[in-house]
Amino acid sequence: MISIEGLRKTFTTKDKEITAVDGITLDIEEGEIFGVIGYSGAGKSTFVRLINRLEEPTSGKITIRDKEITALNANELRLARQEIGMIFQHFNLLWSRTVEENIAFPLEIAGVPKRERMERVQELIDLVGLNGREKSYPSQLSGGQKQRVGIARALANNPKVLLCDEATSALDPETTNSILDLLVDINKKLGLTIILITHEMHVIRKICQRVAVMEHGKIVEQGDVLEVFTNPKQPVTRKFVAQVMGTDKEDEDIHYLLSSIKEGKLLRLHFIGEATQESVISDVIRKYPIDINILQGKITQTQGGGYGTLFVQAKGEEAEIEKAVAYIREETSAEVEVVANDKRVISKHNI
Ligand SMILES: Nc1ncnc2c1ncn2[C@@H]1O[C@H](COP(=O)(O)OP(=O)(O)OP(=O)(O)O)[C@@H](O)[C@H]1O
Repeated sequence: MISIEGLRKTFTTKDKEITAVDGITLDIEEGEIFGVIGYSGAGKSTFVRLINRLEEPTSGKITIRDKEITALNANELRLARQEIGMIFQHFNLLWSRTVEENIAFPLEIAGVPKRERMERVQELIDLVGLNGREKSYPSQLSGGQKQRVGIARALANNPKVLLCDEATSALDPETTNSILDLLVDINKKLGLTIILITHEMHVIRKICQRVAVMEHGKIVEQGDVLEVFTNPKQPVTRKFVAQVMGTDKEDEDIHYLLSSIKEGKLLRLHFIGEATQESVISDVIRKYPIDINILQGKITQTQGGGYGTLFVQAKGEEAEIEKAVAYIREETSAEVEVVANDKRVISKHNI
């Protein structure tokens, strides 16, 4: 649906050249929520602004639904942009216009007649949940409400793509979640393709199906969010995963857990995808005469399913514990390893 080939952007300042986007090639599917994550300066904003040519690429090709955006003249680009909505970190609203006038603005520019415009504005107000605030000015709204206006305005001309430039970075966690829920809602209702850039892994975890990690203008890793969470390859990706899963001090934790249990075995259970939906622990204690004591763990949810690790103490006859481990290994989709001082298998990364 969106195809990006060899995209580059170099800024020339007085004393130097900066390559903000350095040869990005990427395909984004119709209807997906695709996240781009990176630290400040990685080139994310420049990248997303190149997609609708708010920044002109130095080189490379962008095609959206078979239309080569990079080959359009100014007039064609103006029309093509009606199919590409955009929302911003600081909302970019018109402060002297009311909520409904802000939302109507792109419709006015597109030459939509007044009656039709007002009907469409009302539909959009309903869609983003701003009923009762039609006559308010942006200064009278909370951050979350302002972003809802931004979203309604971006959707006014029925775009096929929505670009989100750090759209929740100025919001508190609760408001962030409500805006992310709204984005998922409009993605499902309207089949809209969403590309969002962020420096927060929580945002990626919550709503994206796929993610690309940017560093120094390049994509250094990409894949399904669950896959990237489970098996991050680059150091920068591991740091982002740690934002959600906590700092990876597992080695230290294991020493502590091992020294604290006086009997039984320490098991490390790893849940990926559907495994988080299974009743692994209760099945095991129902089937085998052992006790399971939960010691430590964290499970988190992504759009592709859950992911996480649980440390448990298994108490009982050694033979029964072995049978229980074999059962988990063979009959469930959770992974299990017996953690021991001498034969620890730590597959997880170190940061
Ligand atoms: N108009 C410009 N002129 C010169 N350099 C620029 C310009 N815009 C961006 N840059 C530089 O390009 C690099 C990438 O910036 P960009 O804003 O795309 O990164 P980012 O990942 O979005 O970071 P942030 O979240 O801090 O904005 C930075 O080194 C930045 O200073």
